[in-house]
Amino acid sequence: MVDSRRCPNPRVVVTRELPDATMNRLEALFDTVNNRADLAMSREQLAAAMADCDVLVPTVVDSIDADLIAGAGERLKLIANFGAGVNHIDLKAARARGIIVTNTPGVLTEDTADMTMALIVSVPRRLAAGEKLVRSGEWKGWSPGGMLGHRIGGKALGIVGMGRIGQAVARRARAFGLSIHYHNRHRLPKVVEAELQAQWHPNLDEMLGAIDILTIHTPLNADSADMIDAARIALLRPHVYLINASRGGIVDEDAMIDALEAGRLAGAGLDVWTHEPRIDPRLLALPNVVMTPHMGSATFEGRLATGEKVIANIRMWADGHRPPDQVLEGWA
Ligand SMILES: NC(=O)C1=CN([C@@H]2O[C@H](COP(=O)(O)OP(=O)(O)OC[C@H]3O[C@@H](n4cnc5c(N)ncnc54)[C@H](O)[C@@H]3O)[C@@H](O)[C@H]2O)C=CC1
Ligand SMILES: O=C(O)C(=O)CO
Repeated sequence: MVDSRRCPNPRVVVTRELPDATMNRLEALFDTVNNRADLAMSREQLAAAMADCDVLVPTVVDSIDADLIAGAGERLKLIANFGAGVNHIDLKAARARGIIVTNTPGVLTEDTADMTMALIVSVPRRLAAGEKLVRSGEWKGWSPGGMLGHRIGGKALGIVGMGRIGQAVARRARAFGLSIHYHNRHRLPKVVEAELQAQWHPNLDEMLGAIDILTIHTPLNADSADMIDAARIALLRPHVYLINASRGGIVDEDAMIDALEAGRLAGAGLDVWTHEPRIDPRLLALPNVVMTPHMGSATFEGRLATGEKVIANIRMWADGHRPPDQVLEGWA
């Protein structure tokens, strides 16, 4: 019997240059059209691609909105995202059109947690300012009062979003001597809480008043957009550092900058931005902010593993099965 859900030789459009090994495997396995350019597709190019393929492989910078999905060809049945976050894809519109969306969770967890931990250490210890001083040639040598920052050991870390990356950050932070507080949609199992020695705060506002460093790890979704707004920033004590390696839109960037400028926040470590790649120029003038260009997951190893996940999802779907990383609306 022929399984009507199978798609033996899917036409796959990849929106942007991926690692060579991933591209080569995609080409060997499927009827693949690669945009071999390291530039995001224009909206027109995306619309044209979506008009005539079975599978679209976008990256996290392609905005796949409801209009594009509505205009997609009948044959488009799978959007196999190259990346964990899916806030750039309208999941509701995809479901309405019967299009499955998959992502690549897990393979980016440790790298992103490493980068987050680097920011957690760098901001209080003024790593960027120290590096700038050395490069300037102005450094006059060690002095008892030179380049003083704040110790992170013994401080309270508040993690918002205690999923894969949040938990991986907690593990690292324990090793640095931080105590762990978290707010998450769901409480973790007791055994995981015990392993991480993490204290759950069902009330985010209450947690914000009790921590020294705040780090954000929820996906960007309807509930988390601007979750850290001016009112919540006002709940943070002025010595608090804010770290964001999840998505810019979770923090009200203007409110955060106002607080940094006014000394109501001690500093920030930012890997993600509201309007990437545009950086608000006011941030560039602030010495207590460490900024990285959305590179939390940027390792060679991670990119290859991400490619493998994309391929596994397409293969499973093409064989008529539910792909392992199907994103369910309401979960992301
Ligand atoms: N900077 C970078 O390069 C990278 C950033 N990311 C970002 O990190 C995000 C998290 O990734 P994972 O940890 O793998 O996801 P995950 O799905 O394992 O964990 C997310 C957690 O957030 C919780 N959550 C969701 N919405 C919430 C809300 N409104 N309030 C409270 N908790 C909420 C969920 O219950 C879950 O426990 C991704 O969605 C992506 O946006 C991911 C990879 C790399
Ligand atoms: O995968 C993601 O969500 C990213 O932000 C880039 O790796």
